[in-house]
Amino acid sequence: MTQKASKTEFANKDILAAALAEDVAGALRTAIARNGKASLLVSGGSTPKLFFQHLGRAELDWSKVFISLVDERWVPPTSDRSNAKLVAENLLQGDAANAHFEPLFVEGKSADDGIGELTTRFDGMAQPITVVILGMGTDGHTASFFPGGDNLEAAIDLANDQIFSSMRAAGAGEERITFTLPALLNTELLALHIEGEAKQEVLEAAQGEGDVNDMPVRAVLRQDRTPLNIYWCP
Ligand SMILES: O=C(O)[C@H](O)[C@@H](O)[C@H](O)[C@H](O)COP(=O)(O)O
Repeated sequence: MTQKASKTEFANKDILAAALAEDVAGALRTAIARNGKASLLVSGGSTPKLFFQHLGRAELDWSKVFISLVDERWVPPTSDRSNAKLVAENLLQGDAANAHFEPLFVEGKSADDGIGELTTRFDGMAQPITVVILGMGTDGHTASFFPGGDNLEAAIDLANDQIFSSMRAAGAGEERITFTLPALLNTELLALHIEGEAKQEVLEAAQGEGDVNDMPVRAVLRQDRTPLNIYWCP
């Protein structure tokens, strides 16, 4: 059974970025008012840049915000492929530089060898996560849940009690690290941010029948643990 996700369509990228930033900022403010802190996991890739720039200008107590990534390419933060670099340059600017950013990378180690240290580092992260923002590739991957990924089965297993998985896949480029699906679903606000007609078609295909391994975003669309809010514009 395909889960009903709520999908909001925006006129263009700028209006979407502003609206998503306002929704995320609102959720972070609410969590800070209630718990004194908030947490945010964002995706990398090319889509979120404008959203990051809008969110970074939001008025909130950034010193109380913990930020990390849904997934990361296993490259140093100086690499142009690094999602941490994208976040540093576009989100952690101005007041938002006061947020605590926790990278998903351990220098000098492989992803598999770094997972233990990362798990310890994230041990204190408050649960549930306040906001999780996913992206989607035209191959139907989300986070680093890639078709053909060597650890895909474990990464999307709702019974997995690990929070991280390494991932290698033909479509992934370099080795990856990703939060597992059950860890990502432990959130108060789950969003999928996609843009363009091509991704709309991929989303429609993913919402149809078919093997989750062919389009791993189906694992998010088909779960009924956490409501999914889709943000789309042409
Ligand atoms: O590191 C990454 O690449 C991601 O976090 C990934 O899951 C991304 O969200 C999609 O690949 C969409 O990427 P684009 O926005 O570049 O299409």
